[in-house]
Amino acid sequence: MTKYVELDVRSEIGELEGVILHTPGSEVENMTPENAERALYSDILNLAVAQKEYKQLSGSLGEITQTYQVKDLLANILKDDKVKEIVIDKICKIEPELAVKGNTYCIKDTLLDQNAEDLASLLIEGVALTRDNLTKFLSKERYAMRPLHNFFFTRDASMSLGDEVLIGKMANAVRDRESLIMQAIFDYTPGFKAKTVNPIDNPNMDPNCMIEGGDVLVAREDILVIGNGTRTTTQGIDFILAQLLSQKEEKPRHILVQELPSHPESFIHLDMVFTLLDKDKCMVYEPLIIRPNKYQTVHITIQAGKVVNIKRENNLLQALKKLGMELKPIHCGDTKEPWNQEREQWHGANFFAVGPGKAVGYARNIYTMEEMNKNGFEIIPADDVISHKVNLTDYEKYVITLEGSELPRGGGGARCMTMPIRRKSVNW
Ligand SMILES: NC(=O)NCCC[C@H](N)C(=O)O
Repeated sequence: MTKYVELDVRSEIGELEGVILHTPGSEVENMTPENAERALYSDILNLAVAQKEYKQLSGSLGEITQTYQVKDLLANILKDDKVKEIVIDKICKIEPELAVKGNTYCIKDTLLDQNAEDLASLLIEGVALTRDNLTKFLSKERYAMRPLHNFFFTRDASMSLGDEVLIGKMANAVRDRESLIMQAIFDYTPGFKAKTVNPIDNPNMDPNCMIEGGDVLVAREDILVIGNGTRTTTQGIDFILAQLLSQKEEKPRHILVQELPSHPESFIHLDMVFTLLDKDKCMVYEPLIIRPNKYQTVHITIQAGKVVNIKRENNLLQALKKLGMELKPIHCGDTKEPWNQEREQWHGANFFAVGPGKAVGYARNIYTMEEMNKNGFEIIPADDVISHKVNLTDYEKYVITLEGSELPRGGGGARCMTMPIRRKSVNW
């Protein structure tokens, strides 16, 4: 770690100054059709292809900003034996079978014996079950500690809100260790300055509290837009609300809540249907975000430690407009054909902004890309950025395109795969 980084994210679009990534490793293909669903996958990735595609993301972001890899950050903090013990103890709290002596899955001592690099790999890639007794021999489980199949979606397990990091309270236990690792990274990396807030540290946490980063968008310093669906519950949003209230800010702040369908799985997070692209532009899946439908939009206004207003709004864009954010919607899958809109919605609305009017997304969504282009975004393949065939500073507006054929099978796009830790302030 060469630089001291103060975390600071007050928008979705400010010029990016640091982002945490995780290159997918063996954890993404170590599953079978029988347990893929338990791993939150609808298909099994081909790792070699996924890594090739991922290089387009990490390589192009590397041309733009400082990138950090989860595994390096984790290995770095685990070099301190005290931190190593704390992290392993915490993991054993959420995965108790790892620490119960005599238990089939007890591997705590094995974990403690590892050096920092190996331990970081095991905590992410999992620990295979050693079949040295009958129970283990006959066990249907392959792992004593399961791999973190979804960790390359670094967006979800922690989220930067201003100079704090909110730790995700994951909807599925299979992702809990991700949250724990991200908290440890922010708490113990000497070069990071950030306060972490973790719902599970609050003894009064509602048992139904769930929050995932794919649902939490920092629209402006004073506006959070939060999806309420299968991954982020109303109790989770109330936890965020309580955090904001406790800050007792004199200036009004706003939470706009957008209800999401509970199925199909293409709607798991708000960032699958709505992302911010520029000071005055956003990407929308029109049927949910604009067209009248049964999914409610609620506006909560907070001031001086109190909820001063809570009301329904017609839709998200109207609610944002009332707050002075007038956004032109760019339509995912274009405006004509519902079939194209539905298909491209799955991973096509999930853009990651690296600056105002500068974004990253999947090339495969051709109708969406055409809409981006019509709205002034130059379409630039990631390989051209990495090979320096193009100079990004020549373009005022662009979208860097990734060849996503394997990566989307994990269930997400560019925003899902990135956890920004610092952005320049936006000149609104
Ligand atoms: N922000 C996102 O939409 N993340 C995608 C997460 C996909 C992952 N397979 C999951 O189901 O959690």
